Amino acid sequence: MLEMFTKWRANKKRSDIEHNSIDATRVPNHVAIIMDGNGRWAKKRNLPRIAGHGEGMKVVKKVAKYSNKIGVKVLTVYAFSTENWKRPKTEIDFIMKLPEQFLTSFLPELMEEEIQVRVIGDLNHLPNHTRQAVEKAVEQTKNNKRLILNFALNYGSRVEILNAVKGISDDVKNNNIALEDINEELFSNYLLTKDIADPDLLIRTSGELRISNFLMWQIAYSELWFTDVLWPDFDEEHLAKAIQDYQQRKRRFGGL
Ligand SMILES: CC(C)Oc1ccc(CN(CCC(N)=O)C(=O)c2cnn(Cc3ccccc3)c2-c2ccc3sccc3c2)cc1
Repeated sequence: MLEMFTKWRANKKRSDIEHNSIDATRVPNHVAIIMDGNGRWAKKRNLPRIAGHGEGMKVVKKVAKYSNKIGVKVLTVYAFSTENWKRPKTEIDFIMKLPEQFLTSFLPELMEEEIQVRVIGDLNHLPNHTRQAVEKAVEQTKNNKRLILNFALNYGSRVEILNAVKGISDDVKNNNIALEDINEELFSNYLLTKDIADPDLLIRTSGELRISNFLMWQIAYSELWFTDVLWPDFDEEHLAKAIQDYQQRKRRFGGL
């Protein structure tokens, strides 16, 4: 019992220390995370892959609440998995049930924490029951003014950029805009992230050092932070460390 308490205390202290060494006045406005490693986490423990996804979902809640606590304005999360297309049907079915469980269980806290849920990407690929649960949560939280918890669903940057090109071409063809109007600001208004500022910090877990077609236009000037930690093991301390590193880098940015 005493040993457990000592461990709890050390953990609590560590996360406070980590938290305290974040400069509250220079917290990144928008943090984007490529959540990777659920499968490996489960495999390492001889658990079924869906156990990794279940754990991963709990980490989304933890990281969202901590981001809200320290004053991050937007947290965009992207579930990346190379097996996206190779997943067995049982896993796909499990994954598609996660959002409803997540939203039903998390909605009271989302309201209490004044967190707004948004999605970028195509909801139509989701089963009806999943899409309805998402639309309900987006509707119910739309007036919440603190953290925007933004889910990238079925998202791909190149498709997003191509759709922006098509939208702009259409508007030029229909004389809604002139060629000389096309600049970076106008272009970004045709992206799914149109009313969201670019990520200041992009985090990717599980040791992969790739962008994987995620927010490629938006991360042009973002700080990139990679960790070997598998998503289900990621916690507030890892996020605090990423933000401390971000703040160190920005300090140099201030100088020449
Ligand atoms: C508003 C929000 C709750 O609505 C959503 C509607 C549909 C999805 C499912 N989804 C999109 C479909 C696709 N495959 O693109 C994924 O991104 C996907 C693919 N694997 N995992 C497991 C995983 C879980 C946790 C971390 C990484 C991967 C997820 C995933 C991602 C985050 C969260 S949080 C609650 C459930 C869940 C599931 C997601 C959100």
